[in-house]
Amino acid sequence: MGILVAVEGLDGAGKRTIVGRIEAAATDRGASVSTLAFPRYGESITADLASEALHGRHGDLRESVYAMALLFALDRAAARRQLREALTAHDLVICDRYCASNAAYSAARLGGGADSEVVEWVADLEFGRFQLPVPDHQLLLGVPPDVAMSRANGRAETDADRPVDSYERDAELQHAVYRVYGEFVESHWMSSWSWADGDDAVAAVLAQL
Ligand SMILES: Nc1ncnc2c1ncn2[C@@H]1O[C@H](COP(=O)(O)OP(=O)(O)O)[C@@H](O)[C@H]1O
Ligand SMILES: Cc1cn([C@H]2C[C@H](O)[C@@H](COP(=O)(O)OP(=O)(O)O)O2)c(=O)[nH]c1=O
Repeated sequence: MGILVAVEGLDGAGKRTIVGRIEAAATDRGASVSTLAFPRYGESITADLASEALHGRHGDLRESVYAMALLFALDRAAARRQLREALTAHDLVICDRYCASNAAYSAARLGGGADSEVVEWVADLEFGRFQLPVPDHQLLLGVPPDVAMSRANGRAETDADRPVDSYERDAELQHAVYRVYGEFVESHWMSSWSWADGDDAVAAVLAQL
């Protein structure tokens, strides 16, 4: 059975980039690695609906914190078998965003912290009802909101497939999400966490192997 590592952070923090670096470094060490990115756009109808809502479609769907979180959670529920098979076949499975994203963004949108009711709701729903595996380790890419937002904007200019959505445009939300993530690290929400960036982030995950 492999270990499950979730990479978390703000929009534009560099999660996709660091997941690629961790995968390369772990493979170099002889580990077999599988990666998965949530939301699974293009593969999951619920993920696509969430994305479309974040880009202004589907009426007032986006206004509901719980409805948005449910869509993201249903995307992961549908990937449960794929996740379990990956954990059976590989030494390391890395998720680019996982359940902590849902908990952090939902709590932040509701103006709360790591001890919010919605955080418990997400954990009960995803780890309880949907029986998703709890990550062995979670990595917070410690890139602050201003830097992450400018990277997300830069990427949107060069990558037509990733235009900024309504969460990414919302500086107040990004600051609030960063605060909740910090509380998750402090309180070891669901499992161990490391808060790192760049080479330190790669090393933090390799240390789990
Ligand atoms: N360490 C870094 N320093 C500077 N730019 C970076 C770094 N990591 C990623 N980027 C750039 O920032 C943007 C966002 O990175 P990405 O990995 O797509 O973030 P995320 O998956 O967290 O949204 C991309 O244009 C990427 O090339
Ligand atoms: C996976 C996930 C993402 N989100 C949020 C974080 C992001 O602001 C937004 C879109 O995810 P994101 O990873 O930014 O997708 P992309 O960069 O490919 O557009 O959804 C949740 O609120 N809950 C979740 O479970």
